[in-house]
Amino acid sequence: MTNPVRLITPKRFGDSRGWFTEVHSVPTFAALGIDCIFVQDNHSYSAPAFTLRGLHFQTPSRGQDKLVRCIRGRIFDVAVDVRRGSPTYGQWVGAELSAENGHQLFIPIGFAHGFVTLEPDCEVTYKCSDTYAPQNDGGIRWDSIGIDWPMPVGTTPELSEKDKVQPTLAEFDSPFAYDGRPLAPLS
Ligand SMILES: Cc1cn([C@H]2C[C@H](O)[C@@H](COP(=O)(O)OP(=O)(O)O[C@H]3O[C@@H](C)C(=O)[C@@H](O)[C@H]3O)O2)c(=O)[nH]c1=O
Repeated sequence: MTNPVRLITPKRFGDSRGWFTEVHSVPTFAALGIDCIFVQDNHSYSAPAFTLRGLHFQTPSRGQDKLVRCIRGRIFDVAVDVRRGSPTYGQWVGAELSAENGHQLFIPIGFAHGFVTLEPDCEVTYKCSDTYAPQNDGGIRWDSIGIDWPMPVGTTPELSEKDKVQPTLAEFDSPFAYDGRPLAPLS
């Protein structure tokens, strides 16, 4: 099955200078079952710790596969299954991505994406399989899914004005259809 949610850790080749890594290559990712062409690269900087961006997606026919990594600091990155009729609808998986661990999360079309920064001054880059289409912008409220965001009890995350008023999962009418891809725990 192509394009499952997947945690990927590309090999780092270390030497006396530091290390080298391929963060994306079409044949390597194809061997992992990821088959998409990326056409846009994004880069965001979040100043305060516990900045939360999400949960976001672009609606059909402008859905985006995303390959996310953190190049400064640490984030907790999440994918939520929002495919109508999916046996795992509304379920989520998440992983810590950091500049140090080099993990990347692949998030396919049909999943909402969000992250919270775990320290100040985090930078996140991600590749997308379609370009930005503001008319297809969609979102779900970060606290309506039951995601176990790793924040100290009582923390109110830093949110955009848009993300403060996203619909809850219960209010959400998903435009995505279930496509048979299972959502498995990350390994
Ligand atoms: C996403 C995006 C935003 N923008 C602009 C619109 C706006 O003025 C400004 C900030 O946009 P946002 O508030 O939507 O940025 P942000 O909240 O960081 O949105 C991102 O969140 C993560 C979780 C994702 O998965 C992304 O796909 C994207 O939705 O940047 C672009 O020009 N191109 C883009 O591709």
